[in-house]
Amino acid sequence: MAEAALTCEGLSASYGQRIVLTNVTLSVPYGSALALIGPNGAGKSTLIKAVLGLVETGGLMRVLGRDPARARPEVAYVPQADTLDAAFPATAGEVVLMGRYRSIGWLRRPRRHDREIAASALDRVGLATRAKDRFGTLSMGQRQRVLLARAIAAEPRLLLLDESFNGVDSASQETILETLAGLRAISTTIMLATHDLALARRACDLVCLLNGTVRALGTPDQVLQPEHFYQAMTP
Ligand SMILES: Nc1ncnc2c1ncn2[C@@H]1O[C@H](COP(=O)(O)OP(=O)(O)OP(=O)(O)O)[C@@H](O)[C@H]1O
Repeated sequence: MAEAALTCEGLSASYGQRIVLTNVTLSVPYGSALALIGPNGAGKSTLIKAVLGLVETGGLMRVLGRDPARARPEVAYVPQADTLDAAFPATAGEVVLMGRYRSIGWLRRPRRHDREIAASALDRVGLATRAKDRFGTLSMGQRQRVLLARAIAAEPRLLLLDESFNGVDSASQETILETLAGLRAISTTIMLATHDLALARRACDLVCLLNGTVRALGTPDQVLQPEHFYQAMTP
């Protein structure tokens, strides 16, 4: 059987002395979408950071069949739009083009091919006409779509999203959901952290209830049951 896109076995993650995740064991098959659900402080963002190689970890983690650091060029991350400075001096098109820098190299100029990929990514999130608008002048939902387009422009095999539906209007939410479905159709694997159970159900075929460790893992129908849910929410 082919190795999964993401495998954790007995994974722990910590910030210095502070251990946040222990004994996390899970597997996300290629082309699946996994929702990470759990209370505030459960370690959802930390697990995402672990996949990006940004926190200290113990145990085993394989990303796209490799160590997280070696898989990094094929992993893209969508941050929460409201954590970014709205005064960021770049247009929507320029932000999306940043998604190409890993393949362009920071010191080289983007080629026509890169500009075409960036333009197509912006089009996929329904913002082709807003390429020249300053990022900070867009609505929160539009900014979130631009950040998703930036990640798509990197042509990732694994896409990570941290609370990308927060503060997002319903039209943008629909666009994000449709874009994620389109990415899955081309076998992109997705892992997203969310507090929104209905969106998790729509966007994902797997759900992980996380609270310091994995409390439940399975399909949305299996996991989003009151008994699992209350158990996961209590310390
Ligand atoms: N840089 C850091 N240094 C020390 N502790 C941290 C750091 N980042 C997060 N933590 C702690 O790790 C724990 C898990 O945080 P994390 O952000 O992963 O949770 P989360 O499930 O994403 O929460 P939320 O839903 O509130 O975003 C929290 O107790 C948090 O205070």
